[in-house]
Parts: sequence; C-alpha cells; structure tokens
Amino acid sequence: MYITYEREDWRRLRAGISLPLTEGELNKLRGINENISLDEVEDIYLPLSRLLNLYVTGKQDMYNMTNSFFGSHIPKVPYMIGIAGSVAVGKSTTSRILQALLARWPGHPKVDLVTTDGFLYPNHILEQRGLMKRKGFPESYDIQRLIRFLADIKSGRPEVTAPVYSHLVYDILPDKIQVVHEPDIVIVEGLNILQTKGSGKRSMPRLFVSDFIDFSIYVDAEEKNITEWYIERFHKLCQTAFQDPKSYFHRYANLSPQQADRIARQIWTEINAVNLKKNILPTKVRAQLILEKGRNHSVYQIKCRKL
Ligand SMILES: Nc1ncnc2c1ncn2[C@@H]1O[C@H](COP(=O)(O)OP(=O)(O)O)[C@@H](O)[C@H]1O
Ligand SMILES: CC(C)(COP(=O)(O)O)[C@@H](O)C(=O)NCCC(=O)O
Repeated sequence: MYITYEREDWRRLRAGISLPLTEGELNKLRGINENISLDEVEDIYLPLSRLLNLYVTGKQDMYNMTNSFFGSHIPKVPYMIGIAGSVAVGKSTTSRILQALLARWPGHPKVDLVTTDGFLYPNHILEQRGLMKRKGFPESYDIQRLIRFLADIKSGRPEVTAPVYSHLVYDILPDKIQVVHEPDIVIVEGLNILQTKGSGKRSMPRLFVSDFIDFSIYVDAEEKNITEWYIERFHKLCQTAFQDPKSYFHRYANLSPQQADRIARQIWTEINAVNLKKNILPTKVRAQLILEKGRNHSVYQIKCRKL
C-alpha cells in the first residue's frame, strides 16, 4: 500500500530541486526550532515541500480545466494539508517548517497554519463534563465547529475565523481569534485530524475532518522516544513558560529536576500515552504519507501511499 523510501533514497530526490536555501532563510528556519539540524531541513523537508508543491499546482490545474470545461468560474479553493501524530512528536515543528518552505516555491503561495487545539472546548465546559484529564481525546474537541470551519474554507469563503488556544493559560482565549484570509494553502495540525468521530447526529450524514484534507501526513516515532521528547519539553517549559505567573502551570515553576521528571512522566502516562494508543496511532494507516522519526527527531524513512 505504501512505497517506502529510506533516508538515503529520499534525500537523493533533492537533486532535482533548483531552490537552494539562502543563509538568511536557513537562519529563519533555525528560529522555528533551534534544535532542528539544517541537514534535516535540506534532506527531508525540502524534497517534501517540492512534492507538496507539485500536488498543489496539479490541483490548481484541475480547477482551471474544470472551469474551462463548464465555462464557469469556481472560486479559488485553498489546498489543505493535514499533519497528524502524537502529542510531542513534532507536529508543530514539522508544520512550521513546511509553511516556511512552501511559501518559497514559485508564485509564493500564502500558507496559513491552523492548530486544532483552538477547537478544544474551553476549560469551564471540560470541567462540567469531567474531561479536564482528557484534553486531546476526541470528546474534548468541538468537532462540529472544526468541521464547519474547514467546510467554510473549502467553500472558498475569503475570510474564516478560528478560536485560539493558549498553552500558557491552558485554555481557550475568549477574546482572541485567528483570521484565515484568502490563503492558497492551509496546514491543519492536530492529533485528531485523521480520526473518524464525525459531525452530526447518528441519523444525519456524517462528515470527517479528513473529508476536507487534500493531503495528510502522519509524524510517527516509537513511544519511548516520544515520551523522552515530552519530558524534555516539560523541563524546558518549567524553566521558561511556567515561570510566568500567568501560566496555568506556574505551580511547577520551582520543581526540582527529579520532581519535574516525575510529574511529566505521570501526565504522559495517564493522559497522552493512553490517547496515543487508543485514538491516534490507529489513524496512522489513513495518512497519505508517514514520516518515521528515530532518536534526535531525525527522519529515517518516508512512506508514501501508492494512490
Ligand atoms: N525536527 C526536530 N528536531 C529537533 N527537535 C524537534 C524537532 N521536532 C520537534 N522537536 C522538539 O520536540 C518537542 C515536541 O515538538 P513539537 O513540535 O512541539 O510537538 P507537537 O506539536 O507534536 O506537540 C519540542 O521540544 C521540539 O523542540
Ligand atoms: C492541547 C493538546 C491536547 C494538543 O492538541 P492539538 O494541537 O494536537 O489539537 C496537548 O498539548 C495537551 O495539552 N494535552 C493534555 C495533557 C498535557 O498537558 O500534556
């Protein structure tokens, strides 16, 4: 079902890319994640952005042909890329690198990035429903609202808005929205984008998030590595974001490294690992492309769906 490329074969696909990264651009990418190696960007993400750019152009050509066949004018509809995978596997980093790379291809497409955490229910609703320890589980999202949002984008509406989630206050920000304005490409990132908990009552036709996605990518790694990345990120947050008195986790600001380790492991085991096994990993087979990451986040294999 998938064609498998080992890293060495995949990186050779770079040969056909006449779009080297300039020093300034490399620095900008380094700003996205100081730990990402530039070899990784050039070997893995640059060829991937080239492939995606071909798909985007192909889809645009199809729209143009359809318009000329029917003598009609279908409004420009953005191309939608979905990035799925576990908490802490590197979805945000992958999305932001692809956003930056895709914007460099000819025509300089406008690439907007949306994360599905904006569609989590606010804490007061999660509290009422006893779901505060279930953030990220299917029932913690307002999936109908997410599907409406995607349907609005895909119907060619020039401006669509999304709610905004803050990892600092650990809640939806009631007075903030994200405006998605006439994008050429939208990257939707979230652990739930390949799930099949649809919208609508049982008796109604059901739509899934993936019905609106043109190309889906699953970022995969062994659970023991993802656990380490989660714990490392938690340690970093203890020293940075949690120091802010506005942070929901400010109580963790003065933890010893051993205490931080224990708490991170506990949150991972009780919430995120359960969600990974029960609700996220089973969706991997629905992705069109799978990035297999080894230790240090380096991608050692890429699997592409044959069709
Ligand atoms: N390609 C990468 N190279 C190095 N570190 C990475 C890479 N991708 C993610 N990370 C690190 O792993 C952790 C999780 O990444 P993040 O993108 O926040 O994950 P997610 O959005 O899936 O929760 C972060 O600490 C991030 O800095
Ligand atoms: C907000 C998240 C559910 C991720 O959501 P996503 O952006 O993938 O929709 C996750 O980062 C989270 O907060 N999980 C709850 C347990 C924890 O604090 O890690």
